[in-house]
Amino acid sequence: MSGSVKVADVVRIPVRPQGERPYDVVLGDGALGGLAEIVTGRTRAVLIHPVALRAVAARIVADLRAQADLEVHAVEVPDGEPAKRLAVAGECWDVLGRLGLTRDDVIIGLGGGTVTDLAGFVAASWLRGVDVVQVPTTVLGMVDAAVGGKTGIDVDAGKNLVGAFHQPLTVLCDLAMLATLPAVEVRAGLAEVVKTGFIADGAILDLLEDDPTGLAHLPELIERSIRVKADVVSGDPREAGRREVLNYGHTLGHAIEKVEHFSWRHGEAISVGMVFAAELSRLAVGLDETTVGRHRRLLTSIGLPVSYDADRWPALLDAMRVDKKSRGRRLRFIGLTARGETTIVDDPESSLLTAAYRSVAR
Ligand SMILES: NC(=O)c1ccc[n+]([C@@H]2O[C@H](COP(=O)([O-])OP(=O)(O)OC[C@H]3O[C@@H](n4cnc5c(N)ncnc54)[C@H](O)[C@@H]3O)[C@@H](O)[C@H]2O)c1
Ligand SMILES: O=C(O)C(=O)C[C@@H](O)[C@H](O)[C@H](O)COP(=O)(O)O
Ligand SMILES: [Zn+2]
Repeated sequence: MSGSVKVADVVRIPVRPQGERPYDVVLGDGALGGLAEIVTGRTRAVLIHPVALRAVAARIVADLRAQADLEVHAVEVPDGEPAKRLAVAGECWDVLGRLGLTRDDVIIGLGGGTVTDLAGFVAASWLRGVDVVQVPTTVLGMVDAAVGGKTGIDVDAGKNLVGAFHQPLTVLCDLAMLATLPAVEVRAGLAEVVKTGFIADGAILDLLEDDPTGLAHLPELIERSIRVKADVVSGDPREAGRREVLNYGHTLGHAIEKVEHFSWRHGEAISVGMVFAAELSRLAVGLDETTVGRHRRLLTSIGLPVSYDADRWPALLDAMRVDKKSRGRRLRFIGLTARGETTIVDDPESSLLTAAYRSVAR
């Protein structure tokens, strides 16, 4: 990156979370070129990154040291979901302690959703809150995880059960970062893009049906998805209501991740979860069969899973009880009455849940 920082060709998408500091998502080729200016004036920056991005992280550290005149330290964490463990957060806190990171220093999260969730949580908890700049490097991180301030880690009891709302200072989505992303990770990210299409922006579904690899329309798909997320989060930053729609497909999806000991990709798990949610919506709130079929067809054409083991239902049901949308003994799901029309399916009869699961079971 040294000597080759491009003049950014970017769009800025505003996030205006009610009652919290406003920020932008900067999206485009060269967006990362704005990082030095953002952190200039701080004394220390700590860059948290996964193993896979070691070389990129080293270039960013060198650039920041040269351009922004501050102490920069890198912390390498495991690739994938193992980054979101208490022990890894603890290692990050140890480093921050050794460096003496203060409230006017900054943490940078460079990586996929696992790293932006971890870095956000470390920033939210260190000194009860320091600034974090998110630099997502996966499709999923750009369209969803890095935007909106949901941060957290997994514990044995389940997915994302420990965390905090902590909005970033800014989010830099540099499309050039995606050049090295494996195809299987692009597909996993498209699951959240599909989610956004079903809950809000139908043009997304048309674009993906035109090219299920997502590649032909990737910048537009990413921008549209970010705009939906930015809008939802701006109106309900702490998930008091409407933000729950972003959890479409996640009640079963997170349960699959737990039952699989976090070995499935998040996007793959919520792909199955969305088909389940669509089937439950058909049974509970009258979603039409065509829209349910559209879920299966589109997700399959992208190369995402749409079924899961029949005999795991009791374990999944158990895991779903700790979902954050649950209230007391009531399970709550995000449902659809039509494409783009969301509703809450509150405490559905167990016969409906079983029937919906039967239609995704293999
Ligand atoms: N906070 C939120 O609002 C939110 C939203 C959606 C998902 N999430 C979380 O995001 C996580 C999933 O994120 P993900 O799908 O990005 O997975 P990930 O972070 O595990 O990244 C996928 C893999 O790609 C590697 N990688 C990342 N960028 C790369 C690049 N540019 N080139 C090559 N390899 C690269 C990573 O090291 C990892 O091995 C889950 O933990 C999920 O719960 C959070
Ligand atoms: O931003 C949100 O709100 C979401 O629910 C986005 C989801 O895609 C994401 O996976 C999120 O981490 C799930 O949050 P959780 O509260 O169900 O743990
Ligand atoms: Zn998700």
